[in-house]
Amino acid sequence: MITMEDIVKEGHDVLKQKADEVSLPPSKEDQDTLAQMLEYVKNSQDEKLADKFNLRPGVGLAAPQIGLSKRMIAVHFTDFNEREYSYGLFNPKIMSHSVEETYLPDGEGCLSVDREVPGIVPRYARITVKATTLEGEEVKLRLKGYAAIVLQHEIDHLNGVMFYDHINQQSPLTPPANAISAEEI
Ligand SMILES: COc1ccccc1NC(=O)N[C@H](C(=O)N(CC(=O)NO)CC1CCCC1)C(C)(C)C
Ligand SMILES: [Zn+2]
Repeated sequence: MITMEDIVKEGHDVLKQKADEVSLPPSKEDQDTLAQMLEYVKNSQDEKLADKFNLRPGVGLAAPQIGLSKRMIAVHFTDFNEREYSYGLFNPKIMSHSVEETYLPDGEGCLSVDREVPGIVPRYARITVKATTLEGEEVKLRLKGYAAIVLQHEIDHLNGVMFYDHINQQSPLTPPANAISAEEI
C-alpha cells in the first residue's frame, strides 16, 4: 500500500516535469498503481487507518507525487454542497473553463509540501475535464467551486506546477478581482 514514505516532497525533480500520457487501454501495472493511489486517498481519510499507518489525510494525489511521471490522478472528497467525488483518472484534460475565478479563502496546501505557504491561489471557477476512469470509461466532468479547485490542483502536478506558483507575490492575501470564494459556488 502507498504510505507517506512513498510521497515525494517538493524540490524533487519529478514534481517539476510534464508527466507522460498513459497509453490506453491501461496496462495492468498502471491500473494497479492508480487503484493504489485512490486507496491511499480513501485510507488517509479513515481516522483509524490514518493513525495506524501515519497517513496525512488528503483529498487527492497525482502520480508524480509517488515518483511516477505519468498522467494519472486520484481524488476522493465531498464538496461544500455535500456532493461526493471519488475517481481514479487517466490522462485528465481541462477541455474548457470559465473566465471567472474561484479560490479557497484559507489558501491551499499540498501533500508534497511540508510547510505553510500563505496566499490565495486563483483557480478557474468552472472547468470541464475529459478523462478515462480507472474502470476504463471515458468521462466528461463539469466541475465548479471546490471540486474544480481539487482537479486543477491535481492536474497542475501533471504539468510540474505547484499551488504556490499561482500566488500573487505582490499581494498574496488579496483575492483576485471578479473572483468568487469556493464556499459560495
Ligand atoms: C475537505 O478537506 C480535506 C478533507 C480531508 C483531508 C484533507 C482535506 N483538505 C485538504 O485541502 N487537504 C490537502 C490535500 O489533500 N491536497 C491534495 C494534494 O496535495 N494533492 O496533490 C491539497 C488540496 C488543496 C486544494 C485542492 C487539494 C492537504 C495538503 C492539506 C492535506
Ligand atoms: Zn498537491
